[in-house]
Amino acid sequence: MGQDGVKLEPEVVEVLRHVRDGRNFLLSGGAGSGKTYSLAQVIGELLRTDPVAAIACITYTNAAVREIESRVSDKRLFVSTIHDFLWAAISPYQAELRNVLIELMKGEAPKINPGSTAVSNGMLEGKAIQYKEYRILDKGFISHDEVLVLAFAFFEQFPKIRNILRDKYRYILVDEYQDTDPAVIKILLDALPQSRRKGVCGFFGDAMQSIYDEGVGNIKSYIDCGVVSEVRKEQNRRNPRLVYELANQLRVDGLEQRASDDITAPNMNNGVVKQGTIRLYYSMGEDDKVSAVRNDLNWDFSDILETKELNLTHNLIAPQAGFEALMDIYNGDGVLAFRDRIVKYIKESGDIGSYDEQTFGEVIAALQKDKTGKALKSVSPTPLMDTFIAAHPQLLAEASNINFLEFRRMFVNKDQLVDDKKQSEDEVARKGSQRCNFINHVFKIMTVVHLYKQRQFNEFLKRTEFRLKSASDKALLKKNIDAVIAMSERPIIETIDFAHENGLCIKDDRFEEFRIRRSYLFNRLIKVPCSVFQKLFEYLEGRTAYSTQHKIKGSEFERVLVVLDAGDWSKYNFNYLFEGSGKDSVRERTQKLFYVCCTRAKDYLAVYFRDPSEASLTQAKAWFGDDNVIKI
Ligand SMILES: Nc1ncnc2c1ncn2[C@@H]1O[C@H](COP(=O)(O)OP(=O)(O)OP(=O)(O)O)[C@@H](O)[C@H]1O
Repeated sequence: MGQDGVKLEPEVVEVLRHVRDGRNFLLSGGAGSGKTYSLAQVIGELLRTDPVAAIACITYTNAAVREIESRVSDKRLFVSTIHDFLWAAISPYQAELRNVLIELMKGEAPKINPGSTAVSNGMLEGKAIQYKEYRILDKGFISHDEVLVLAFAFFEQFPKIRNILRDKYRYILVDEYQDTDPAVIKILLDALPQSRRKGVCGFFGDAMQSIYDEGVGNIKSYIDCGVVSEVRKEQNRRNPRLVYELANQLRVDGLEQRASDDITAPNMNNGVVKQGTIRLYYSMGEDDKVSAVRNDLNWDFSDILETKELNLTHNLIAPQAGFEALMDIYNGDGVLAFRDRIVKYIKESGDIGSYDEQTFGEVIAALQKDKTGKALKSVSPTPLMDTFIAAHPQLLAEASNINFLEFRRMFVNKDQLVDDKKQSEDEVARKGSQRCNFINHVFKIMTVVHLYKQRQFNEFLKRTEFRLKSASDKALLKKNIDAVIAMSERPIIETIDFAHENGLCIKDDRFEEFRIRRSYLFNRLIKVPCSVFQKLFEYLEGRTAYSTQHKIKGSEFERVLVVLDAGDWSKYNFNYLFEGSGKDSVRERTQKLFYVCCTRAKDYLAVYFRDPSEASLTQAKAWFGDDNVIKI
C-alpha cells in the first residue's frame, strides 16, 4: 500500500525494489499501459519513503507534465526538459565551460563545428557562456545541440560535477527515454555511475514509440549487461479491444498487450473491456476526400478536447486550418530559396564577407556576369524557383534592393510560424519557443481581443496597454475592439496600426527590430489578411481539432482520425508500412509513428488512406477487418 492508502501497481512495487537495491531501472510497456501513471506513483513513493532526497524528472510531453503536476507537488521534485536540466548542472562553472567549449571546437573533426568562427584560446575571454535559442559561438552563445555536447564532455572530464549532481538529486527519472539523445543516456549510465555517491536513474517509455531520429531508440545494451533492470507493463488501460489488437499487430518486438485486470481502468465498462470502433477509409486517385470522411464519421469536430485529426506535418494542416497563406511565406518562398542557393555557391567558391556592402541584386549581377551554360545555371534560380519568381516578380525586385548581408542573415523557417503548438487551450506555453516576433506581436493583439470577448477582464487588463480611467473609456474600449473585429478581412498591418494608435497593443522594440532587420519578410506578412492570422492563432492555441502526428504523443482522445498522406516524403511512406516493403528505415519510422497515432484513441479510431496500392488494401483488410475498410 502506498501514499494515501492507494494500492501500488505490482510493476511499481518491483521498480521500488530495484531502487531500494540501488539499481537503475527501465519501466517499459506498450501505449496506454499506464507508464505515465506509474511514473507519478513512483515519484510519490520516493518522496514519501525517502524524506530528504530530491528527484529530477525529465520529460518532454505536456501530457506528462500535467499528469505529474496534478498528482504530486513537492519542493523536492524538479520537473524539467533535458536541456534545462543539463544546463542548470553545468552553467555555474563558467571558466571550465569556456575551456571545454574551445577544446570541442578544435581539431580535424570538432565535436562542435565552429563553421566560419575563428577558434583561439583567448576567444571567449571575459565572456559569459549563455544558452540561447540560436548560437553565435564567438560571443559565447550556444544553443540546444551544443548544450548536450558540452554537458557530455563535462561529465566525462570532471568527477566533481558527477558528485555534485548525485548529491543534488538522489533520483533522476527520464520519461519517454526512447526519444532521449544518446549523449544523455551516456551521461546518466556511463559517467554518473563513476561517482561513489548513491543514486539511481530510472527510465520510462516504449521503444516502439521512438519517433525522433535523434533519440536513442532503446537501451537494450545496458539491460543486457545488467546496468539497467527492466520491468514490463503488459496490460492496456486506455484503448478499446479493437484498437490494442490492431496495435499489437503493428509492434515489431512481439509485445502483446491485453486488457487490464483493473475493472476501474478507463477502457473498462461493467468489468469488461470496451470493444471500440476502428475503420479505414480509402479513396482512389489523387483527389483528397478527407471532408467526405469527416462527413461519414459524423463526429463533433468542435469537441476539440476529445476529437483530433492527425496529419503528418503542419504544412498539410495549413490549408485545412486556413493559414496556408502564412505557411507559403515561411516555407515556400522561391526568392529566399534562390538566396540560399546563391549563399551556398559563394560559400563554396569564395569569401562571403566580400559581398557584404552590396545589394542582393548586385551580388546576382556580379556572379552571373560573363557566365554562360552550366556555369550560369549554377547561379540562377532552379525551375521551381523560377516558377515562383514568375508568379511574384515584385518579390525578387524588392529583394534585389536589400543589402546582401542583412538579407542573408534573415533566417526564415516554419518553426518561426508554428513552434510551440498547444494541444488544448489550458496547456501552458513552453518557454524558448522559436516563434518570431511579428507573429508574437499579432498574437498579443489576438489574445487581448479574445480575453475581452471571453469577458476575462482582469487578465485582459494585464495584457493590454489600454487604460480604463473613466466610464467613457469603457465605451471607447468596446468601440475599439469592435473595430478590430471588423477589420478581419483587411491586411494585418491595419489591425497592428490601429491597435497601436488606440493603446490596445503598443509596437514594442522587438516588433520594430523585426520591421527593420527583416524587411523582406515584414513586407510580405503585413499584406496577409487578419483572418488568416486568426486561423493560425486558433490552431496554435489548441482551439482546433488538428494536430501533427508527432505532437500527439502521450495524449489520449475519444475520437482520433489519422490522415495518411500519399505525398512523396523521403522519411515516411504509408504504402511501405502496409505492404511491408521499401527501405527498412523508412518503413520502421512510419510504423512507429502510425502506432503512436492509432493508440491515442479511447473509443473511435478512423484512418484515411488516399490512393493506397492494391497490396496496401489487402493488408488494411487483414489489420482492420474486411467490413471496416470503406471506400469513400
Ligand atoms: N493504475 C491506474 N489506475 C487507474 N487508471 C490508470 C492507471 N494507470 C493508468 N491509468 C489510466 O490509463 C490511461 C493510460 O495511461 P498512461 O497515459 O499513463 O499510459 P502510457 O503508458 O503513458 O501511454 P503512452 O505510452 O501511450 O503515452 C490514462 O487514462 C491513465 O489515467
